[in-house]
Amino acid sequence: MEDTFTQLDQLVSLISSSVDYIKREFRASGQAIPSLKSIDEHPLDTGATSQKLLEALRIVHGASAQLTTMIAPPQYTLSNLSFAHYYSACLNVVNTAKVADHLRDYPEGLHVSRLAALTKLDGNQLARILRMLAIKHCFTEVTPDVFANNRLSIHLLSDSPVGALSGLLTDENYHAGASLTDTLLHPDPNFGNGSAFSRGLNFDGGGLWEFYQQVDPARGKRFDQAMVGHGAVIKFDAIVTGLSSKRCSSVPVLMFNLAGFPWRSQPDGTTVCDVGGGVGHVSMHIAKSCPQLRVILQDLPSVIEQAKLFWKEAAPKIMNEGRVQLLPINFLKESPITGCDYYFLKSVIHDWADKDSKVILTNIKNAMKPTSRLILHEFLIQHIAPVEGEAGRFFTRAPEPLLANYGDGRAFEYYSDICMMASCNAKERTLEEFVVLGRDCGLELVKVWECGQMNSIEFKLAGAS
Ligand SMILES: C[S@@+](CC[C@H](N)C(=O)[O-])C[C@H]1O[C@@H](n2cnc3c(N)ncnc32)[C@H](O)[C@@H]1O
Repeated sequence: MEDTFTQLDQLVSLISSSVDYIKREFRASGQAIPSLKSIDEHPLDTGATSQKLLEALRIVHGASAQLTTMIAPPQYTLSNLSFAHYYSACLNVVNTAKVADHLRDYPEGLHVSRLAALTKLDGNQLARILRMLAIKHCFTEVTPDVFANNRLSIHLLSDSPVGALSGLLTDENYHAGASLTDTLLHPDPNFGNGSAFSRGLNFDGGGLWEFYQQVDPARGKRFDQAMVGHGAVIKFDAIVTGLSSKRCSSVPVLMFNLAGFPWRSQPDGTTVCDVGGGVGHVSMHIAKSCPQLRVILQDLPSVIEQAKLFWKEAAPKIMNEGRVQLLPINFLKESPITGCDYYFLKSVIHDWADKDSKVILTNIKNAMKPTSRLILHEFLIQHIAPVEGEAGRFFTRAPEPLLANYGDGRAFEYYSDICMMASCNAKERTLEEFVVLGRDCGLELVKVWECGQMNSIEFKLAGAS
């Protein structure tokens, strides 16, 4: 009995000390913690998050969830967990009906009857959907039946990349998730690409990428925007800014470095090929931050067409200087441009099962020169149970009594893992899985660079110096 009382106190104390730290960071930013009713952006929303602030946020998330689960009756917690898909369902309704857009010009709120007329939804049903979301602080009910945008819902505007990400997750991915049980229990590898996505979308012509190209280019365009939103969620700033970290590892060969990848200190003329780079928002950020680099963006032809418009509008100077090349590729069938100094793949390998990943990585390996490096920018999945010994030294273990991987504090990575399972028959991987994948393709791990929530995993050709 004593033990669990102590655990509860430890969780409260972890929350308290982490919140103190978070308050100090907000004070240092010169602005207060925003009210949940606010629709204004706070500097800490977009600026790079220090590794220490990230750790404090993970602790507060993880400890709060663990604490409420400890003290609430399990049947209540489990039922709420089982209901959770209705948040996705409600978000899908408000995204599709563009509710946030309709509220844009009414900061003081709009009565649901007027909102219903604008969205062509039933007022009573819409009010209930908005109330459901408002208990999670997405939208606010200002006075009874009068709703307004707030800190979360403002990101659901239809021109917001994070809104596009929400659209993707609550639409295509939601349908894929609903078909996961059938797909796992009664697999049919001959329908589509055998994924829950093919089954959920009733698409027999392949997987996600074929669906966007053959059936629904509009959703494909939203996917490209959603990837920009994903960059905002994981703050891809961390890829180039370099975050300070308290992490320290004594592992001899596989060293963790203490900063983001050092793109800034690469020599003049260094070439970076962003393979499967989408419209190129990450490589554009790298190119803007590091004027000495030359960027080659490669993706499917239809995506490269989008990329041309994006770069022309957002980075005309880099286009005019000829510092970027936008080239189509099918990385399952061909190698990227040969002899680049770096091949950079963010959130690409997680879309593919091991068999296809090996085809992609081998195609890249065949393009590499002896001094080339491959950077896989991905999440690294950790076991929930503490990992002892050598392998365990790669990860920061959360303070007890938290789950060793921070539990809910790192939920995004585990959502993403199941999302990859459902939508692409694929997965987020552990470091060991990446090492084996690389080894099978003639690639050798050099280092793992910690870059906020994600990691840059650096490989070289096996045996190269
Ligand atoms: C998850 S997105 C990642 C995009 C970008 N790297 C990012 O992190 O924002 C995967 C990318 O792989 C591209 N892709 C999928 N299949 C491809 C193929 N066969 N050849 C080239 N690119 C492909 C998609 O078009 C998409 O842009």
